[in-house]
Amino acid sequence: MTDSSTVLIDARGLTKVYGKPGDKTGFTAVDGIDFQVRRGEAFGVLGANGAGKSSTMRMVACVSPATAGSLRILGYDSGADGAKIRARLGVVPQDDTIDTELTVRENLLIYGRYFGLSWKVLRERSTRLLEFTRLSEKAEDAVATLSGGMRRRLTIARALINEPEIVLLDEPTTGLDPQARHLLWERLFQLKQDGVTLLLTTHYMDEAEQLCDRLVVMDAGKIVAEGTPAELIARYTLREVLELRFAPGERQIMTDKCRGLAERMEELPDRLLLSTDNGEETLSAVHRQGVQPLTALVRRSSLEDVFLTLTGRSLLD
Ligand SMILES: Nc1ncnc2c1ncn2[C@@H]1O[C@H](COP(=O)(O)OP(=O)(O)OP(=O)(O)O)[C@@H](O)[C@H]1O
Repeated sequence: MTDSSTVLIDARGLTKVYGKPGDKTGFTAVDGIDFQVRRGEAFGVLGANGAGKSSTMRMVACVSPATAGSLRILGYDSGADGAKIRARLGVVPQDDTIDTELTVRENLLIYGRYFGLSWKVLRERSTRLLEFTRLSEKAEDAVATLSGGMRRRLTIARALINEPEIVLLDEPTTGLDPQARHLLWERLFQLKQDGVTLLLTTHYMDEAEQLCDRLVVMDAGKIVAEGTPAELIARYTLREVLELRFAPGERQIMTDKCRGLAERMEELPDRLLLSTDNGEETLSAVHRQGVQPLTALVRRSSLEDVFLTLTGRSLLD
């Protein structure tokens, strides 16, 4: 039986400084962060480009040493016991690193040999993992013939070859079309159902909202919020958002008229977002001011709004 109270990844004061040790010009990419990932959960790290997500993932993957702080994974110290930890991790890096000279199945077999698995075990596992990632029909094809989504699924199959307890995924769906993203996230959901612990970074708030049990928001190397998606939405947003778009020439005057109509207003390059507890009422107030938007949309507040509130930036921009 799995014990969901067991902490598998325990980061305290975790810091990454790039540059020579002691060099004052070093750049602090991860700035003393604390987080704990428990067995069986999907834990998300959200942040804009450069927030420090990949640097954090590389430390957890034990391929980049922490500059300071402590990082314990599966009960081991990441600095001293990197090899033991790596043997029990699956890693899906941001860029696909599969061998395009080999066939789909050969990629799994060769990678599995690094873990010292026998050919017999590898043949069984590769068949099962190709089924799991919906690649059975492509097993004997060259990797070069695969679509982007298929390659990403192969990278996931490869990461599972050693039956890892934790899988790290850095931006797993970036660059995929919506259908490929959907299939990939559905497979990740299944992985979680199977009891695998997931630590992932993403730009896609809708997916993070559905898949992640808990998440942290990173900004400039620090964690600025932590909680379940629902907790974060309740803590940092009002119930609804009214999104307004204007004709280019009217934007400034309309924005000025909208000021004060909602508790909070965010100006994005292409939209105005008014946070409110009642979007329809706010829209009526907008109309009473004589404001005529090109489009008006009332929606529930989301993680995207949490991110905007916390960092002043939209992840979509
Ligand atoms: N090897 C390196 N040497 C120097 N600076 C680095 C190195 N790797 C990353 N950085 C810097 O550290 C900061 C954090 O980078 P990191 O890749 O961790 O961010 P990120 O949140 O993963 O962003 P992205 O989504 O673009 O991958 C950035 O400013 C980046 O330029």
